[in-house]
Amino acid sequence: MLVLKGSEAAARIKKEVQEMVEGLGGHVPTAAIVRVGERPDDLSYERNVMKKIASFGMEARSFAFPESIREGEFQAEFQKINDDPSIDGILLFCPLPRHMNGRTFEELIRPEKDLDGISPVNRARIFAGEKDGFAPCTAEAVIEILKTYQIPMEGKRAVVVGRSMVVGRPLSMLFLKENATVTVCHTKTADLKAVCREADILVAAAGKAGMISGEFVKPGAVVADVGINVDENGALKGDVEWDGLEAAAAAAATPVPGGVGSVTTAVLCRHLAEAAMRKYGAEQAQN
Ligand SMILES: NC(=O)C1=CN([C@@H]2O[C@H](COP(=O)(O)OP(=O)(O)OC[C@H]3O[C@@H](n4cnc5c(N)ncnc54)[C@H](OP(=O)(O)O)[C@@H]3O)[C@@H](O)[C@H]2O)C=CC1
Ligand SMILES: Nc1nc(=O)c2c([nH]1)NC[C@@H]1CN(c3ccc(C(=O)N[C@@H](CCC(=O)O)C(=O)O)cc3)C=[N+]21
Repeated sequence: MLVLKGSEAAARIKKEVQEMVEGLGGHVPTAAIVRVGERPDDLSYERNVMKKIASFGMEARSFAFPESIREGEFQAEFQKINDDPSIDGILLFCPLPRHMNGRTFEELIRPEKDLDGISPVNRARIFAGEKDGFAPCTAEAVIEILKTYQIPMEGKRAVVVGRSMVVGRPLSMLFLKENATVTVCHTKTADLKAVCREADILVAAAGKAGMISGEFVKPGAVVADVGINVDENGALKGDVEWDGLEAAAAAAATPVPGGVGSVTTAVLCRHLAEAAMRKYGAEQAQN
């Protein structure tokens, strides 16, 4: 079984990003990483993001706010970042604390700075299959890994387990854009195993460790594991039961860690470079 390593896709994206940055006439793309509270998940994701942006030769500025901050005060601070011309892109950690209305900030963030595709404008562009919208990085990372290994998607059955706004829904639209035939599963799907076994490409994005065992996989299928679960010993586990894949004669699969996650942060970097290019690249072209 072929292991679809995130590092290959990330390396290809890194080259693309460096070429884009070279065309910016010396401007260093700068991202604002905005976090409210100290959720451990967010802290580890933030570390991965900051490291990756720096390794791609760009700049990341962390804006951390206490969980207790009033919504109005945070909104004023967020607007400053949103309007700051030195900030090319923003990653806002969602969901925000319960006392805040997430939709307010989805509608506030400038679409051209919205690196993780949370704004309704970007969601509409992804829904319409337009290329200038920013999709949530994880959804795009799945497609990038499949493209890196030339996994055919056109005319293939893609089954996505999960329908969240961060992964399942946008990913279904991205598969559609690749002319795959898409099925989206969730907790109300009848006979989930049978539906998953129809997949040529099976994506696990349910957030349930080891939920997708070998019986969910048709021989020759390709499996992309988006899940990030921490087991009792603190080790990272995907949604896929890795050991069962060989017996199921899966053709290829992405590991956790070292698969989708490592490409998610690379895609975020590409969005940052694209945002900067749209702003400065255009100016460069005019000069
Ligand atoms: N690698 C990366 O970059 C990222 C990884 N992740 C990981 O991906 C996973 C999914 O994240 P996210 O989309 O935010 O999760 P959510 O919890 O928001 O969504 C989970 C989805 O899976 C569905 N689901 C859950 N259990 C089952 C089940 N037993 N059978 C069928 N469907 C099920 C839910 O269905 P329903 O809608 O009916 O409730 C829901 O649509 C998590 O492990 C998360 O850590 C997330 C973001 C980025
Ligand atoms: N709107 C939104 N967008 C997200 O993209 C999002 C989110 N919410 N909520 C939290 C999850 C988590 N997430 C990760 C991304 C990359 C790694 C990552 O780099 N993982 C590497 C390294 C793992 C390690 O060893 O630390 C790997 O899997 O190989 C981890 C976690 C994005 N998330």
